[in-house]
Order: sequence, then C-alpha cells, then structure tokens
Amino acid sequence: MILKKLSILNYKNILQSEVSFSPKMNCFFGNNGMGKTNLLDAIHYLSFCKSHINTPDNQIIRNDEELCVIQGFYDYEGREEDIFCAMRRRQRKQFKRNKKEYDKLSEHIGLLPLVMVSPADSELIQGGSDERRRLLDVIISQQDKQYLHALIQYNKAMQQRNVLLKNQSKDASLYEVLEMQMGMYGGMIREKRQSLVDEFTPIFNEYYQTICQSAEQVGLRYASQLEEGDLADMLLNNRERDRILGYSSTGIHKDELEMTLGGYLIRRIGSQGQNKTYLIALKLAQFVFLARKGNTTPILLLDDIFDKLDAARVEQIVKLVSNDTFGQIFITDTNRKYLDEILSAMHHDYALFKVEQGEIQPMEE
Ligand SMILES: Nc1ncnc2c1ncn2[C@@H]1O[C@H](COP(=O)(O)OP(=O)(O)OP(=O)(O)O)[C@@H](O)[C@H]1O
Repeated sequence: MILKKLSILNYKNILQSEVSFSPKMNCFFGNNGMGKTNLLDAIHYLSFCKSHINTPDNQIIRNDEELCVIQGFYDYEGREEDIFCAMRRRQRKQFKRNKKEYDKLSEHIGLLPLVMVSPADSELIQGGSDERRRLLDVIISQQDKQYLHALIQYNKAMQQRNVLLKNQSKDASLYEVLEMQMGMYGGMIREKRQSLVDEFTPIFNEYYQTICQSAEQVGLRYASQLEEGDLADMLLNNRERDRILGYSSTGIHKDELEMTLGGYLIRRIGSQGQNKTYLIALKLAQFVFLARKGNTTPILLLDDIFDKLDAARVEQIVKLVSNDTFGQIFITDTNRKYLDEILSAMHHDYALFKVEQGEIQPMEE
C-alpha cells in the first residue's frame, strides 16, 4: 500500500500542505519543533482515527482555528482509496472512505496497516501495563476484526459492571449477564494475545540480534489473571470485594506483558541505547508480523530513531530499512547525516523534504 498524496489543513502546527510522496523512501529533516512529528502523526491519524500519542482532537486542531482536515490518497494494491477526516471544534469528527462516511470508526481500523516508531515508545518500557496492553491491541486489531469487536464488547460490559459496583447495586441478575459477557470476550482476548506473543517473539529476537550483532536474547511474557481460572467465576467470587473498591479488579484489563533482555526486566536493567534498540526491534517485528498476516504491506513511520544509538547499530538499522522487506517509509531526523546515509544505501526511488515552521517543502538534493 502506498500513500501517494496527503493534504493537510490546520493539523497542529501544519497550516496548509499538499505533498506527493515517493512510493519507497520519504525523508523529512528540520530543526526541533518544526512539525516533522506532526506530519507523521497526521498519516497515523488516517490509519487509526487518532493521534499516535492520543492527543485529544481539540488539541490537534491548530490553535485559534476552527477546522482541521486531513486527506490521504492511497494506492491499495492497484485500487484507489481516498480517506478524509474533518475535525471541527465542539462537533463530532467526520471520517470518510471514498466519500462515504463511516458509521463506526472501528470499521476503518486495519484497512490501512501502519507501524510507527517514535520517541514516545519509551513509555512501552517505562510506563504502566496499559501501554503494553495497547501495543498488543494495536497489533492484533489491525489484522483481526473479531478481536477488536471482542475488545469493544468487553470494555462496554466492564464499564457497565463498574457503574453497578459504584452504585452499590446488589442486583445479581444484572451482574451475571455482564460477568458472563466479560468472561466470554475476555477468554477470546486472552487466547489471541497469547498466540500473538508466541508467534511474535522469535521475529522480535531476530531483529534485535541483527541490530546488535549479538546473541543476546529478548523476551516477552504474557501474564494474565485468567491463567488462574474462569473469568466469570472469578468475577462472581470477587463481587463483594469489587463493590468495596468500586471497580472490577479482575480481568484481561489487568494483563501484563513482561519485556525482558537477557532474562531480566528491561525496565530495570536497560541502558538508553538498549531500550531504544529494543523498541525499534519490537516495532520492526510488528511490521513484519502485520505484513505476513495482512493483504498489503504496511506503511512504516520512523520518527527520530537514531538518537542515543551507536554507529554500529545505526548502520544495521539503515541496512534493514533499506532492504525490500519494507514498503513505503516516512523517516524524520533533525539533520541530513543519517538520512543521506540511508539514501546512499538505497537503490530505490526516494524523496527528500525540508520541514520548517509547519511547512513541508520538497528538496531537489
Ligand atoms: N494545536 C496546535 N496548534 C499549533 N501548534 C501546535 C499544536 N500542537 C502542537 N503544536 C506545535 O507543534 C510543534 C511540535 O512539532 P513537532 O513535534 O512535529 O516537531 P518536530 O519537528 O518533530 O521536532 P523534534 O525534532 O523536536 O521532534 C510545537 O512547536 C508545538 O507547539
């Protein structure tokens, strides 16, 4: 899949831009705060109907403006796809595929597979378990509609149960229906998360070892309370305690994904460069996983990935992303050094852009 053209109006600091892209490598350079990340974020938005750092829509619309529009024209394996999004302050956003508005945004997720590597990924290691569950959800729901449906239904049932708990309800029949739903959808979600981790970990190891040129092992261990028994039974047993707490204390919303390096939690032992390498390998593995499972090659967004890495690791990453496994790539950096290295290692088409004060200008050379 190729993003051929992007039109932007008032997306964060990007005022108005219409840019045509190379089908392979697109490099953006510019100083700090100029709008490089915002540009990648707009591309992310068109795939996921949201910003990659979950910026609320009212903060996405350029300050002092009322309307923000993003429109992408894609070549999807020979078929044209026109994706349009308009956000107005205090109004529901419009999201359209080929001029037809979606009833539900969840219908769109997975159509345009995309992987973004960004400095914000450090939260996957340092942040709470919700960050790591979100990673699992993003990977699986891009290639499995049933999973996304199960997740939405599970969360709905859990929220309704939480309302009952907060209201100190004792209506057993209401609890039973919701706990049965949480049990059914939770069980499905757990199975899919576990099989993702099993299938994904060897690919992840391969990328980590290639980038580091070492045999050091990375690991992912999925831990769920559902290992201890049936969720509906546990919810019933914990109902009284949950009523005191005012929320559901058991379920797949408490799952953890332990990330290890050489058998130790990376959160405890990883240096900045090791963390960064870990996250890049994780995301490249995510890319390969999605490409294998899906009908089209995902788009890869690489935002400021070289900071904190030694020259040998940079060289390996440059080699990796220049090969044919990866389709269309969008990459940013504050200077041209690494971008030029990538371009000289490439034997493909490319385009170079300068980003300045929210304006994106193609560069000749
Ligand atoms: N809603 C908004 N309206 C106007 N400007 C905004 C809005 N949201 C963010 N910005 C501005 O966008 C700029 C950040 O742009 P961005 O993160 O894309 O920079 P960058 O080029 O990636 O920089 P770096 O190299 O430091 O990562 C900041 O100056 C910020 O104030």
